Amino acid sequence: MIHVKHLHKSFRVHARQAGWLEAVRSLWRREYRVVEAVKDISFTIEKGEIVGFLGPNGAGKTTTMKMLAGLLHPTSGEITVGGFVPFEQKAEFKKMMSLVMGQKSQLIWDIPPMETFLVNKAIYEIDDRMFRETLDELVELLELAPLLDKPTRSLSLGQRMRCELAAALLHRPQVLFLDEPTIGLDVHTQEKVRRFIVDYNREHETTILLTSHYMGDVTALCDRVMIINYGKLIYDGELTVLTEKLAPYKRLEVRFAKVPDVRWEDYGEVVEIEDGNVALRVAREKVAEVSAHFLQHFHVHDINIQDPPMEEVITRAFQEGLHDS
Ligand SMILES: Nc1ncnc2c1ncn2[C@@H]1O[C@H](COP(=O)(O)OP(=O)(O)OP(=O)(O)O)[C@@H](O)[C@H]1O
Repeated sequence: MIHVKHLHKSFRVHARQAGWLEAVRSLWRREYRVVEAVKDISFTIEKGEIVGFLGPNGAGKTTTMKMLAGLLHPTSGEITVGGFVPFEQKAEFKKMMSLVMGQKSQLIWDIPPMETFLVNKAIYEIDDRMFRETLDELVELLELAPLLDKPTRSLSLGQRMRCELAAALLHRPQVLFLDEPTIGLDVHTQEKVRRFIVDYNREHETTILLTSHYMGDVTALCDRVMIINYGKLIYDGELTVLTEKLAPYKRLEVRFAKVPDVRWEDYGEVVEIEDGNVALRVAREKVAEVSAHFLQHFHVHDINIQDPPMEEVITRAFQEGLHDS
């Protein structure tokens, strides 16, 4: 559905020197420098996939999304989305995709969301029946009924975000670009939006590319992630494989009736020993054996095995790089 080959994007930015003399001089002698926001990125996304697009601030995620959505012209490289070249901005292309940016609103501020929905109906030439059906579905899934006729400016961030999603989906796009769709939302609303995205994807086989700084979004929504750093793609693959690769251990927490007097280092790296609890970092392939040993030889009240937190894994990917992947 989405094909990207050797994509590059550079921005020419005005290089301003410090000091008033330099500021005056720059009025007639401007100097520029080039920022390479995206450097030689290639990937393919199949119909119906939900892919997480991760990277630290300024890595190039939004720039890539904007090129995919046709808002920015690539410096070089090829993009096709559903067979269209995005920056040609064909009407059929606009009808098959949607871009939702958590930081920017497409709802009209002074009127209720319902009015924006009607504007979109006209722009996308949605016929009455499809509009009604889609709206009913979205109102139910996103619990919008009480919000439709309130002025947008009076809505909370979470309420507005749910309406943004509805506005973006009314024309039933096959491809959805979600840039930080849960930014600033409380945990409960984040959960609601995530559930909605999963259900919607399942129901309609929508292809979704999503950026988020919340690992909860990524683990709940994406089997596959692409990681970008300094404009380069450093990982493209399954989230679980990334975890195994960068964190080849699990956290084993055991609550003993009485902490046994043993050399914990023989089992794994000690994270903490407190009261009756022992937390160890144990190599993945040894976790089953170590747990069985504890259960067999000591009086264990409780045992808990966890993957390392996703934040830790992703931070490692940014820091250490993944150049051999
Ligand atoms: N219009 C522009 N003009 C000049 N430089 C730009 C422009 N847009 C982005 N950049 C630069 O390109 C680089 C990538 O920015 P981009 O917004 O794509 O990053 P990002 O990964 O989306 O970051 P964040 O997580 O902070 O949103 C940054 O160095 C940014 O300053």
